[in-house]
Amino acid sequence: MLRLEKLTKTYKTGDMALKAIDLDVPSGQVLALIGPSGAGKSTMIRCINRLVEPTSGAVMLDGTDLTKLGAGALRRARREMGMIFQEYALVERLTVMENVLSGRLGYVGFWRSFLRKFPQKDVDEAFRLLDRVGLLHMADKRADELSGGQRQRVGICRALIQEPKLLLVDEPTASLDPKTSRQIMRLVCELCAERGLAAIINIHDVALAQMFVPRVVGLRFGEIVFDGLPNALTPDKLTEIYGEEDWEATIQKDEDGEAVEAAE
Ligand SMILES: Nc1ncnc2c1ncn2[C@@H]1O[C@H](COP(=O)(O)OP(=O)(O)OP(=O)(O)O)[C@@H](O)[C@H]1O
Repeated sequence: MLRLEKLTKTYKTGDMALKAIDLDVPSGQVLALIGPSGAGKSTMIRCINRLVEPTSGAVMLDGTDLTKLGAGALRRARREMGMIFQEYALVERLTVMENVLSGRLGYVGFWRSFLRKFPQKDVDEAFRLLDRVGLLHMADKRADELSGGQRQRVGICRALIQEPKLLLVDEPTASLDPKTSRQIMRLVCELCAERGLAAIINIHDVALAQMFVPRVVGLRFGEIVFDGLPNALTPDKLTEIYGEEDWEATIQKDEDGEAVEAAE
């Protein structure tokens, strides 16, 4: 469904953030993108929907090369890709419902969106999504009244109401406590499974990635140095990705502290 072909990004500063990345993501597959700070994870996610312009290579989404699209076609293609951000990117003074509905802005005409008059079916779907993530009772609250975990749930609803095929998720748990992080990762993965959505989740927490996803891709210096099952992430592989460190405390443990064999 998504194929990156020799995707390269060199910033104006000369930083080669991505070096000819090749990656295939089948329809409905959720994968975690891990790697040290500066490895190119955010750049890769943002090159896919062209929030960052790739320098060369192709981003094939269902056979269309997104790097070749003009503004109008890109706007339409972006509907297929929902994005979830670390800092939630909500409009603080708007309500939860309005924030969720803003995910439909790519579909409704200018005046409708200016007047925030959304079709009833969009409003119904927003209610359904809020119910699914446990926030129905918060629909009329302002975004700035919510906790971090609640904000991220709103961010998830806003991405899903777009009806995307692919979720691009950039450090969804980096601002959350460990328990909320786990709940959010579980929710994202469950929703992807329910809706047959593919996702690329940029995540710093290796144990959390191992707990929930069936495939992990490790980036280092803009190159893929690992692509495999979560339980294949041995200390040696982690050293290859991150450099020298004691990995025993990082590899996924279950509730009793036992190393876990495979992702759920
Ligand atoms: N706007 C920019 N201008 C110049 N260089 C940049 C820019 N954004 C990122 N870089 C550089 O590109 C490389 C990859 O950065 P990127 O943010 O993609 O890494 P990352 O793996 O997401 O890191 P982190 O985990 O810290 O967010 C780094 O060397 C970084 O300094």
